[in-house]
Amino acid sequence: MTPVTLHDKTFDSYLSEQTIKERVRELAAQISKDYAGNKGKQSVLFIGILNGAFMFASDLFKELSIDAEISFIKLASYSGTKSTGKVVTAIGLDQDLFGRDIIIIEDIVDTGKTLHEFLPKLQHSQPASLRIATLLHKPEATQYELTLDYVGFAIPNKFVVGYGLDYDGLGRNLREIYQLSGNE
Ligand SMILES: O=P(O)(O)OC[C@H]1O[C@H](OP(=O)(O)OP(=O)(O)O)[C@H](O)[C@@H]1O
Ligand SMILES: Nc1nc2[nH]cnc2c(=O)[nH]1
Repeated sequence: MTPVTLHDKTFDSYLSEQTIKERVRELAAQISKDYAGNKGKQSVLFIGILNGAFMFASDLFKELSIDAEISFIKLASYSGTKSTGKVVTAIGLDQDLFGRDIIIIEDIVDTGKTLHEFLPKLQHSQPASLRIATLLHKPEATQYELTLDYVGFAIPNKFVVGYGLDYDGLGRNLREIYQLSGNE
C-alpha cells in the first residue's frame, strides 16, 4: 500500500493485485460463457494491443475455458502522461480476420481515440463479430462513441500505472495499479 515513485512522479496504490485477479477471473468466466456456443466452430481470436495490454491479455487468456487463439498488434498514441494525438501501427496482424469472432484486449480506454481509429481498420477485414475487452475505462475522459463489451473497472480521470501500464517506460512490472498522487 506504499506509494511508488517513477521518474519525477509519485503514485498511490489504487487496485490491489487480488482485486485485479478476481475481476480478471470474472471477465474470463463471462467471455467463456458468452462464446461457449462456438465449440466445434472456428475458435475466438483475441487481439492484444501492445505494449500496455500484455499482462492483462496473458492473465485473461489463462483463465478462458473456450478454444481461443491470441495475436498482438502494436499501436501507440501516448508520450509521458499526454496523448500525442497520433495513432501509429508498428506491428501488423498476420491472421486473416474474415469471418472470425474477434475480441480486442486493451489495458485502458481513456480518450477512446486509439480504438476509434483502429476499429474501422479491423472492420475492413469483415470479421464475423468484433468485441472489446478492456481492464480499465475512464468514462469521463472518453470522447468517442465506443461499445465496450467487457470492462474490468470504470475509473476516474487520473493517470494510472502498473499491471502493464507505464509512465515513460517505467511501472509496467508493478503487480498493482497505482494512481497519480492527488496534487500532481
Ligand atoms: O483511449 P486512448 O486515449 O487512445 O488511450 C488508450 C491507449 O493508450 C495506451 O497505449 P499507449 O499509447 O500509452 O502505448 P503503450 O500501450 O505501448 O504504453 C493504452 O494501452 C491504449 O492503447
Ligand atoms: N499508463 C497509462 N497509459 C495511459 N494511456 C491512456 N491513459 C493512460 C493512463 O492513465 N495511464
